[in-house]
Amino acid sequence: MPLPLIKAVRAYVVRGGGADYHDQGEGHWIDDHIATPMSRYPEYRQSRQSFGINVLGTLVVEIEAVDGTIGFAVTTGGEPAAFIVEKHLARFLEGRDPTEVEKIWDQMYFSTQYYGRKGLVVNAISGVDLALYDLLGKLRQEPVYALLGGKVRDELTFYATGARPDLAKEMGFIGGKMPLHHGPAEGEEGLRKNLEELETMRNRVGEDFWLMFDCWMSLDLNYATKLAHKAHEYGLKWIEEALSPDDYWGYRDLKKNAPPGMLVTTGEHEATRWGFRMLLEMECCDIIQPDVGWCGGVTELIKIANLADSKGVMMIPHGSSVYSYHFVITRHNSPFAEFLMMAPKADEVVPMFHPQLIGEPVPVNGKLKLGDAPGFGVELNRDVGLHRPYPR
Ligand SMILES: C[C@H](O)[C@H](O)[C@@H](O)[C@@H](O)C(=O)O
Ligand SMILES: [Mg+2]
Repeated sequence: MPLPLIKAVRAYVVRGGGADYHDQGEGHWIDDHIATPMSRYPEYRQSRQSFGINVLGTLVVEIEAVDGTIGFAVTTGGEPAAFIVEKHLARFLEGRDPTEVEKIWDQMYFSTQYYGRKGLVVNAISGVDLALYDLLGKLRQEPVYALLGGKVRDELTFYATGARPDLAKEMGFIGGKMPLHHGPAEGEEGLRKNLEELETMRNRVGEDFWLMFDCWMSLDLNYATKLAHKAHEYGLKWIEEALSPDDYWGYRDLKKNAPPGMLVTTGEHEATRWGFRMLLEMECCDIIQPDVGWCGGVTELIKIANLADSKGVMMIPHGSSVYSYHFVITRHNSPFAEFLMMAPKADEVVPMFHPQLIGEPVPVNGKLKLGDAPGFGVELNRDVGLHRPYPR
């Protein structure tokens, strides 16, 4: 029984949290003096919003079939991504069979390769691909994880990212990933403060709870190596995204020089099978962390995850709510998942993409059982102020 054809693709933008989860109000832990590549400029050190981390906003992609069924997804991209969806990508979907996921992806990628390949364009492609999987699930009345081969475990297990790993332990998470607050520009004093924060948290959580640093591309190889070795004394489990995503050579050397037993991780700002092939073949990291809303969507993450699996490397997606949950639960080399603590003080579990997804599930005691609702199992909150900047 053929599925109804795709009738229309629409792209909206939304401000305020949601998929562009850095777009938060004042006083949020996620914008409190976190080290970044811009930290070398003192004026941009206190707040990432000051240099524009939230400039894009959320992209919402809707794909409507001729029978009225609508699939949707949210990711980071805002107006420029909406332009790409409406003016460029929509032509490869409208009037087409929604089961042609591979051909549609191939046409979206190679038609934009001359100006895309990574970043915003692949975010837009990812948003379309995720919406297409949501539509397929709704048309077939199956959850996305069933389209991907089914669950390999009954429930998801999470570590938490946020400023309070001590509270994350109390909430039942298996670990806490802390934002690194001081980069190389703050010298030895900054390094000492980073280690003091780690020591404080280690004393609060005890010996066995995982503690990680998320360095958000802010370090150089020398600083990262020094930090790794000093942090090893406090049992740091992994050092994440220490270097520029383009510095494959630096990651290769960091992994070689890291203390035995410490994991080097990266990938949330990498894209496509080709980018992750580089990370894997150059042996840059122990865990790859693609964001399914930024790396190319489900269609590309299948290829990326299989590459990692073939090399015995874990694929633990960057926190992307239901879009990563439905993937992780189908993969043996994704034994746990990330949950980003979006409460301003990281002191309670709130939906990661709040307020955009109705029915968005959250971990309870650090674990989550996915339901069997069709698609990604969520509905779009249409009260969030959807704006379609490029109507056709
Ligand atoms: C906490 C980090 O600075 C980022 O904000 C976070 O989104 C990302 O790096 C992560 O791994 O969750
Ligand atoms: Mg990260």
